[in-house]
Amino acid sequence: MIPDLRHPAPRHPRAPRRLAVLGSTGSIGTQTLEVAALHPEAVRIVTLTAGRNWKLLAEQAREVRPERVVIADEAAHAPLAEALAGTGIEVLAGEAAIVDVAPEADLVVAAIVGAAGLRPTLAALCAGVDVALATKEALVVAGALVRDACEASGAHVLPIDSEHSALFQCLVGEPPEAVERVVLTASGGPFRDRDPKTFASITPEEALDHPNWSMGARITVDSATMMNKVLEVIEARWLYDLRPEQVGVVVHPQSIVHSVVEFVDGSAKAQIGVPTMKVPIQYALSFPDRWPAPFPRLDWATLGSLDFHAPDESAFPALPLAQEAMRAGGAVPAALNAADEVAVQAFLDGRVRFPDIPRLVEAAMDDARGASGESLDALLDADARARAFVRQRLV
Ligand SMILES: NC(=O)C1=CN([C@@H]2O[C@H](COP(=O)(O)OP(=O)(O)OC[C@H]3O[C@@H](n4cnc5c(N)ncnc54)[C@H](OP(=O)(O)O)[C@@H]3O)[C@@H](O)[C@H]2O)C=CC1
Ligand SMILES: CC(=O)[C@@H](O)[C@H](O)COP(=O)(O)O
Ligand SMILES: [Mn+2]
Repeated sequence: MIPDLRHPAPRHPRAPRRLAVLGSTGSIGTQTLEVAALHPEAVRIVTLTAGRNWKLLAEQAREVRPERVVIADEAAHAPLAEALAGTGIEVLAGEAAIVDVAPEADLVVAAIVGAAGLRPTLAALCAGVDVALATKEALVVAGALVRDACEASGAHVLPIDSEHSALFQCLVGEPPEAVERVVLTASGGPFRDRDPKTFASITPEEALDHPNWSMGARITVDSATMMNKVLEVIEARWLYDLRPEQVGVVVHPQSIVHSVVEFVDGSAKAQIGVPTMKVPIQYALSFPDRWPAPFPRLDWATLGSLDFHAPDESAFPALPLAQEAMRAGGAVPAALNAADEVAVQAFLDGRVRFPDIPRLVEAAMDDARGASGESLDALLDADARARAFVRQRLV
């Protein structure tokens, strides 16, 4: 799935790589455009896509001048086309159009939030196009299909998620059999030190206030429940072909150590840096090279101490769901993700309380046990069933 890290093939770009940015209006998407703007000799953006935010998409297109833009919301086609009239930029609409255009690039940055990002990611990989992957849900929902697509076409996945980029950077030059286990760091989110007895009164505003990262709403709430780490454990399992028990989690409140690889000889490597997604985004674009960039540096003299401690599964009952989902397999991880997407939105809409999120997800996982995860259709059925399951339980 990932490129050969023992002997990475050097890149000899004769022309800028043609980049498609799926989810360009989001947190990762906008930062990708900023990174790409630093390296016009290496990267040329040919496609931008968004969900509904046609105004920002139009603004980005006027700046970047891609060949095409696609908006998932078909009702937004007319105003987007009007905003870009006379530019020569092709304007398309609909989720199917995003899937169609995804492979029209040398490298796809997959930054659509949620299971909606799965089909375009698979389309690119099936066509042999490498994917720089922020959309962790693609691996959670359909890790085996993503792996099979890579094996069949020769395409690779380059991780953008900060923890997985950290592992990737630690693994360069290492033989796969030298890896004993990996440890994902977790900030612990905004409620790391809050009394769990008060979790039922947590407001959306509190949950959206992440201590270290500025991100989209879904992943920010997932960080607060620590469901983000559940998704990331499953993501790591697929990316690095690990057994469930080889993926651990440690709470590290400062988010400076982005993750750790432990080797069979007792040595360990960590990747360290200021918490900014621009570094992992750029590394996914530059691999196996590193490009100079003005991103913030650590000041070692004033850094102070870095803390680590075991996660508290009684306060954050989502955490054990990672091992449960991986061991259950089939459609259970797809149900986990879908149920969480609906439960997080319901929490943001004031329809369920914060502790209900992991409860609803666990119940939807139980409901999905035994369902097939063999095909994309089976997984999308499980996704739809889990969404309906949670919606039926909303007040
Ligand atoms: N933000 C971060 O720092 C990190 C994010 N990630 C992962 O990256 C992915 C993106 O996260 P983030 O950027 O925070 O999310 P955002 O919510 O900020 O952005 C999501 C993007 O997806 C688009 N989108 C939403 N729904 C659809 C749809 N149905 N069809 C097509 N496009 C859609 C949005 O368009 P619109 O603006 O129009 O709604 C937007 O461009 C997630 O999988 C997340 O887990 C991983 C690590 C860090
Ligand atoms: C930046 C990034 O990769 C996020 O996934 C981040 O890790 C979320 O923080 P938590 O560690 O709180 O989940
Ligand atoms: Mn992460």
